[in-house]
Amino acid sequence: MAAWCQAWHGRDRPSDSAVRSAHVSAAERPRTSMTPPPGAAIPARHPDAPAPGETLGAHYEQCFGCGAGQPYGLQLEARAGEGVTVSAEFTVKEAHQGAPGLAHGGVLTTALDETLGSLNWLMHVIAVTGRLETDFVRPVPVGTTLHLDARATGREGRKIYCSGTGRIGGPDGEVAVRADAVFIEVKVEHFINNGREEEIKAAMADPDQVRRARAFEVNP
Ligand SMILES: CCCCCCCC(=O)SCCNC(=O)CCNC(=O)[C@H](O)C(C)(C)COP(=O)(O)OP(=O)(O)OC[C@H]1O[C@@H](n2cnc3c(N)ncnc32)[C@H](O)[C@@H]1OP(=O)(O)O
Repeated sequence: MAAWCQAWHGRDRPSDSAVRSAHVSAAERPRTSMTPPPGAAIPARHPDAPAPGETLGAHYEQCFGCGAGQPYGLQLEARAGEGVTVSAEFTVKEAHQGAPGLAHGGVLTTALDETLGSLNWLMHVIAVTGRLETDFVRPVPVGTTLHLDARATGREGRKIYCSGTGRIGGPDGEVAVRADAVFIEVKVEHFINNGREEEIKAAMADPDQVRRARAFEVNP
């Protein structure tokens, strides 16, 4: 049985009070800077990472960012670049509007979050978004394809620093959005202990070992 499967069977769900006290101490802490500190490690591509140009595919069918099982989702398509970089495309649909005819800012942030999160796959690290800061530079009309690029800029302890941009009018077009993020490395127990039982069981019941592992962002 794979380690992440054993973790599910022997899981120990945090009590509500444990979750509450963790939130209080985290809220009291100064916010993490978006810039890698001096001495941060240069992010390294894992030897088994997908080759540059290779599409990454959806990591989970029901993911709002990349899954085909979400009709109103972004269905973003990402591919590996050189080093720890990723590029992606997302076309803004009617369901993604905020103001009439324009993409909702939260949807654009989701596109950046998904693209930046894909970098972790190239390093073979399981991580979740800790902090994500978006600049909205230009409005993005419905029907526009957003061309996204992301790169990991540093690692320190469990923190992974990364930055990304979304351009309109082509891969070299104007920057419409940009973001910096800090992802935090976690164990697979993060999903098992905090996720809803229904979806975890369904994902684990998938007969495809690679899909099962990728749903939890664990490299098989
Ligand atoms: C292909 C895949 C694409 C996926 C794209 C989508 C990704 C997502 O949207 S993930 C979902 C959104 N994110 C979440 O739900 C995360 C919710 N937050 C949590 O679960 C926890 O706060 C978690 C796991 C991030 C950190 O908790 P915990 O493990 O207790 O961390 P903790 O030990 O306190 O801190 C570890 C380090 O991280 C830093 N850190 C912790 N939380 C944060 C945060 N929110 N922001 C920045 N830094 C943080 C701490 O400062 C500490 O740094 P240092 O080592 O320098 O002291």
